[in-house]
Amino acid sequence: MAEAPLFDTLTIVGPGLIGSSILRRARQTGTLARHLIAADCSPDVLKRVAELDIADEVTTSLTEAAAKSDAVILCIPTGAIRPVATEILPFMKPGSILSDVASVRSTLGPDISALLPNGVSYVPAHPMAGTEYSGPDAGFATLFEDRWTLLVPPEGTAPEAVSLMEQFWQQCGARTRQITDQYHDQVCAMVSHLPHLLAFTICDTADRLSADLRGDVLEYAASGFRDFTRIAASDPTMWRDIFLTNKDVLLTTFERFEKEAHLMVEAIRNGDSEAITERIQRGRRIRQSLLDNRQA
Ligand SMILES: NC(=O)c1ccc[n+]([C@@H]2O[C@H](COP(=O)([O-])OP(=O)(O)OC[C@H]3O[C@@H](n4cnc5c(N)ncnc54)[C@H](O)[C@@H]3O)[C@@H](O)[C@H]2O)c1
Ligand SMILES: O=C(O)C(=O)C[C@]1(C(=O)O)C=C[C@@H](O)C=C1
Repeated sequence: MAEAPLFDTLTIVGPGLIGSSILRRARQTGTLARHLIAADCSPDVLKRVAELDIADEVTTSLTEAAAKSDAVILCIPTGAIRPVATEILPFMKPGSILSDVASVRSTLGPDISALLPNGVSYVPAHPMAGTEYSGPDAGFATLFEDRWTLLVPPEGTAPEAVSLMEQFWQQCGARTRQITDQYHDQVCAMVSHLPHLLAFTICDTADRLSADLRGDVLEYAASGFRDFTRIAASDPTMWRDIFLTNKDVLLTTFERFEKEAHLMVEAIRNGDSEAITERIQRGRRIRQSLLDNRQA
């Protein structure tokens, strides 16, 4: 006999790239939840979710969806997590779980813990997977396959709730690990936020060149520049929120980067072949370690 799904009713608030990928996975496996609700502030998004047939029910009423659910996952921009959690938590059932996939933790853990009604657990989890695209058409069921999902439950969270969410993400195909909020934000500043800051800035620099030079740069862009444009095509609201929410850690990480960039520039200025080569070799080693770990 097939095992019962992990949850009876699951609501995804924000069925965009990440939310619709969870819904697709849930539809495909049947092991995540029996009944799938997609809730969003945009009727157009919900119309598309219904056309794609990736949820059993769609609604603009987040509170009604929350009241019926055993788990609610907020897949909305980082800046919207706190206000939406504040709105729906009073309606959630005892024994249910609130989660989110926000890219920055900052003070979300303690802030949301302070709002939890009796018997409701908060188990946020951040999948380290994505693309530059947004919206319900962008999702796909294998998005999380073999990627890390970082669980960041606040201290004192019921272990059964953490274990359920861990199983949930593993059934989405992800590798899982539990880390603290602060460490999460430090790691993500380096592996995700700084690279996006650089990609936006490289494209911005090219865009501000004189018209002729800009035209030719874009015309002749080979894979180096092209790879940066993929990242730079990401959603402005999502990235504005990430930069502002992880401001202090990102600025510290950027200062580190500035120092290293300055050392490379100095090596170039001084014709220091050895220093230049040594720095390039580090890059190759990092790429190889990602390939070895099946993360590239
Ligand atoms: N895109 C990625 O690569 C990626 C990866 C991991 C985590 N994340 C995080 O996941 C979250 C969602 O990102 P995405 O790329 O799936 O976004 P998306 O733009 O594809 O989808 C977000 C959805 O949230 C809805 N929404 C926005 N504000 C809302 C509100 N107040 N109430 C109800 N619905 C609301 C939007 O209408 C949209 O349908 C973000 O917090 C992001 O930082 C993104
Ligand atoms: O692959 C991409 O395009 C992404 O931007 C995914 C990415 C990342 O930077 O790695 C973006 C934000 C997330 O919070 C996690 C993953």
